[in-house]
Amino acid sequence: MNHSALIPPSSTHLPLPPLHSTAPTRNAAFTEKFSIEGRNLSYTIPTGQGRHVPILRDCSLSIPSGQFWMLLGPNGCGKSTLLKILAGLLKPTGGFVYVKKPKSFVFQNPDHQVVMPTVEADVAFGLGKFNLTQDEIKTRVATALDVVGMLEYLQRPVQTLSGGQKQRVAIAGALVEACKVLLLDELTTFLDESDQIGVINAVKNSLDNSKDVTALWVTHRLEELEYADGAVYMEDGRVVMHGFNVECSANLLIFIMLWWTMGQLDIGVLRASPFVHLCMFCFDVRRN
Ligand SMILES: Nc1ncnc2c1ncn2[C@@H]1O[C@H](COP(=O)(O)OP(=O)(O)OP(=O)(O)O)[C@@H](O)[C@H]1O
Repeated sequence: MNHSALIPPSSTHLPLPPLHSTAPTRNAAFTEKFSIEGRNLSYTIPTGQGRHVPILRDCSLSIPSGQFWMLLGPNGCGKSTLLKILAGLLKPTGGFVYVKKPKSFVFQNPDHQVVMPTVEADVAFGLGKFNLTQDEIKTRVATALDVVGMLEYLQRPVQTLSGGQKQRVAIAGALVEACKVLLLDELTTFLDESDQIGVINAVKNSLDNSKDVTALWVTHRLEELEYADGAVYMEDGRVVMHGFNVECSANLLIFIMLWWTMGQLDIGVLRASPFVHLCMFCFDVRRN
């Protein structure tokens, strides 16, 4: 699919000026080429008997600045855990992480994030900590809502919005603070198709509006891969595939052939589920 077809022609906005210092911190050991980097990340959970259960094992990923990437994999493989580590909500037990700031985590359930009575009040909520005039706040809120296609809902009570509209308001709440990295956790899992497309458009438009915004999108929906610039595929707490569309297709084909050959040699091991996952992933990537 042609991504530009998703963006309404009227969607040309001036990028919102930064509110935070974007100077690199001492943790910024990586290049500006990547807005999100993880190196050999591990995460374990203590069990009570002095033992630790591994949730993430040696995960590495690099997401180039200004791109829209997806994080895919079967249920329970560790996607949300990895995203929370990148967001700073969890501390890794090993490895290094760098994510450009300001960064924002958008939850699967927008009711955890969209809490003010009206759309305008909700998007403006985070601006309270900055020394801005009322006019500056109004302009920023209107611009952020326009980017996600929600400007006409400015005065709407939030409880009257659909799930997808609330997600878009949550994304506007991130953009209004000139956020540089969007970490999006399964936003479309419970949405119908029209809301799903609305949220994807909102993210795509956010990236097109400011070449400086990078997004990592966790999803179960393989059909959403067609909107992505690249993808990270996880299984069993590990990153098993990582790359741009073209790289992914070639690497995945080799990986699947090896996996299939191993399955033929080792009759006792059931490999059907991951095999099907990878085939679908490969098929979707190759369609680009
Ligand atoms: N606090 C915790 N205590 C025990 N186990 C946990 C904890 N947090 C996560 N896990 C386990 O870690 C694994 C990875 O969980 P995570 O939510 O990251 O997976 P996921 O890929 O996002 O899954 P899904 O796609 O179903 O949302 C799962 O097996 C989960 O049960």
